[in-house]
Amino acid sequence: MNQLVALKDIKKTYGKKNVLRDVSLHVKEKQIIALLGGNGSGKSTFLRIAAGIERPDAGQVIYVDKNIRIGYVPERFPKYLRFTPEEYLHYIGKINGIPEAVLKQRMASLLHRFQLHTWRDRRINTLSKGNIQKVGIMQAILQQPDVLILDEPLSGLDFPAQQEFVSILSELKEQGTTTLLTYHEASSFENVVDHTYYIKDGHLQEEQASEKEVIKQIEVKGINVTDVQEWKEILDIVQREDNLLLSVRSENSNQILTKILALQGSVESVGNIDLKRDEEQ
Ligand SMILES: Nc1ncnc2c1ncn2[C@@H]1O[C@H](COP(=O)(O)OP(=O)(O)OP(=O)(O)O)[C@@H](O)[C@H]1O
Repeated sequence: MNQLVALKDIKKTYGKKNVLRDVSLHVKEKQIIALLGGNGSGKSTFLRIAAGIERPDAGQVIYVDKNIRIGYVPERFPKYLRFTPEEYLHYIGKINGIPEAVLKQRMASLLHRFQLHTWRDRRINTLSKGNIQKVGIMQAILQQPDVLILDEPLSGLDFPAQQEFVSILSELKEQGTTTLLTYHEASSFENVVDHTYYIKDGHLQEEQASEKEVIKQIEVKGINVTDVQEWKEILDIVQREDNLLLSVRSENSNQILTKILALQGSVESVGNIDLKRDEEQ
């Protein structure tokens, strides 16, 4: 597998805070890499440096090919754009030199897959947070980048959009894209991530397969305890107001999601039973 980007001995300090002390990462093609860590641990900083938007104080970011295409979705995509999604994507596509026919076809496909086609001619500054986030994701993947860098891309997306996005990431990977992303809530990404790294105290450490989380918590609306209590895959059921929290092993979660949808239940969230550490002091 070819290497795309090498980040070597990266250091970054803001004021007196050593955010990244000595971080190295070799990014190869066709990978989905998760970068996790507590609030303020330096994930966004690392992603901005990897995307070439911010300079490290020391260390090197080496792209093997100068023409490498990088797609970047910031944690907060600008919400005051007066373009419509269609105008904005068209503009981004043109800047990136995508031929008109290909651009039109890709825009139509993305708008449809993200269920944004009905909003395509509304101004972005009038859209909801989740729909603005979708535009942010679409502008980054429109050009089928070699490296896609996503800072908490799921924030604000409803469950179907999250699922669609995970499928799109897997397709992009097949076509050669490497994705570097961060997320907090346990997520739909976990089944497709190839490598997970944690940032802690300014250092990066790879998670070993044996440390991986195995228990998922699915929050469901619209079904009763009696509907699910006989399902042998369910480890625990908790009623939270009108919703049920179902704990299942990760490997059974897709099966359970399918059963819930068959009962016309609505999946509010899927998360790990988790251990979030806070780094901000
Ligand atoms: N431009 C900046 N100027 C000053 N301090 C900054 C700047 N950017 C980040 N920081 C500080 O660096 C630290 C790391 O921030 P960063 O946003 O990279 O963390 P994060 O892991 O992405 O956090 P979160 O999960 O909350 O988004 C924080 O203490 C933050 O306040």
